[in-house]
Amino acid sequence: MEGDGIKVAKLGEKEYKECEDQVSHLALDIGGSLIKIVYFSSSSSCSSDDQKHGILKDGIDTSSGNLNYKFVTGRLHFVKFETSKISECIKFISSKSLHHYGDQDDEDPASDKSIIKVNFSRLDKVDEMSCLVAGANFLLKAVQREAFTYMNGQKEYVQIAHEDLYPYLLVNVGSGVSMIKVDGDNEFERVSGTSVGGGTFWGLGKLLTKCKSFDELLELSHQGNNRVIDMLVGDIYGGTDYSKIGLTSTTIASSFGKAVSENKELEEYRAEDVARSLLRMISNNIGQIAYLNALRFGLKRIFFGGFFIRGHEYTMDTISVGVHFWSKGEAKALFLRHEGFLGALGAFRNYEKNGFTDVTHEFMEQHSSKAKSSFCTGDGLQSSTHADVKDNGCIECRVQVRN
Ligand SMILES: Nc1ncnc2c1ncn2[C@@H]1O[C@H](COP(=O)(O)OP(=O)(O)O)[C@@H](O)[C@H]1O
Ligand SMILES: CC(C)(COP(=O)(O)O)[C@@H](O)C(=O)NCCC(=O)O
Repeated sequence: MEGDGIKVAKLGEKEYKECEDQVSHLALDIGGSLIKIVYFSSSSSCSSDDQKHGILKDGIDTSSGNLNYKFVTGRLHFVKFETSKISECIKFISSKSLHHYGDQDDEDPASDKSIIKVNFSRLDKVDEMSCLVAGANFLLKAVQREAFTYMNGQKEYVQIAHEDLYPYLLVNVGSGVSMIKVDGDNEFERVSGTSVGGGTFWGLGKLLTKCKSFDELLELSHQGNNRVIDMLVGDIYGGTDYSKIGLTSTTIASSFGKAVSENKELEEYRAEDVARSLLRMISNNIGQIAYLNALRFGLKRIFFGGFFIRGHEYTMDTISVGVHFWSKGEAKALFLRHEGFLGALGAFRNYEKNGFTDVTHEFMEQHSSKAKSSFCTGDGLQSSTHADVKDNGCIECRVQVRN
């Protein structure tokens, strides 16, 4: 597990142990850059609220009244790995016994290879776009304080009524970018995309700055100044605005444009400034294409997902300002706390279709009406208000499972 992930696993060990003993459902999203895992583990403990109401016995809620189903309390875990480090991911799956869920036969624990092989041959493949949409719809309906706007340093959570959710544009910024018009549950159309996405930022950034990790590149961009390399409107018009066509002097006229005339070598630019210009160029471009597609279909809300966003303030700010500027304030850019896990969550929900379990219904009610969601991170269990689920974490929930 990379970066903070290790911290989460170690610091949260006590929490994890409690709920990891019974992993029952697992979904994997193997992307071009990252592997995302969502899994459910039932816990034998129960929240004080549930104890008060006396409805839980050994983590099983017997109050549903339907003998075919039981409610199981537990946690939905979110974990990610770099795709190039798939062996770490396999080790993690093995170490947590995630691969044993639903097993009928005993497998030889000494042979990781055969376990994984057996497992992968049992994997159900599900369509990526429908998983992205299912994951986004699920989060937007089920999890409180999931969507938020971010502009000029201000983060504001937005709660959207179920009946007011559709239509919207979902922009998933992974290695590449997919733009999907969502009209309802499983009603969607991929309307556009661009190959200039997260992979482009990380790939070009790696070549230009010699950064060794995505986080390092992001951190570097934080300290940079894009005006050193970008050609601004003011650079062209003697420091003044071009107000006749609505351009201020500080608007970027040409990303990386200054490098043309300055005759400097790459080494003469600060890596921080290069990273900043690159992030700005890609975020602006995505924001602009997203807005044009929203305009095409008259959509007012644009949700941005994918791990490129990474909850990074400057990225979100750039996208938001772009959408606001181009739409003259008509359209809104919204971000998701579980941005990178849409596909994996959607795949997880696919269990329903196979008749194994109904994860959604009770989970949704729990989150939306009782507002009992809580997130565990490296710091242990936290209230959902303060938790940041950028990397790995988990949500407490109840699922309805067939007996
Ligand atoms: N630790 C990381 N390693 C690599 N890329 C990362 C990392 N964190 C964020 N990213 C960004 O996220 C992108 C991948 O996003 P993701 O939604 O997982 O897409 P994919 O499904 O294509 O892997 C990368 O191209 C990169 O821009
Ligand atoms: C091919 C993909 C759907 C794969 O998804 P990803 O792993 O990038 O999240 C995506 O990279 C994409 O939509 N690329 C843009 C292709 C295009 O429309 O030009």
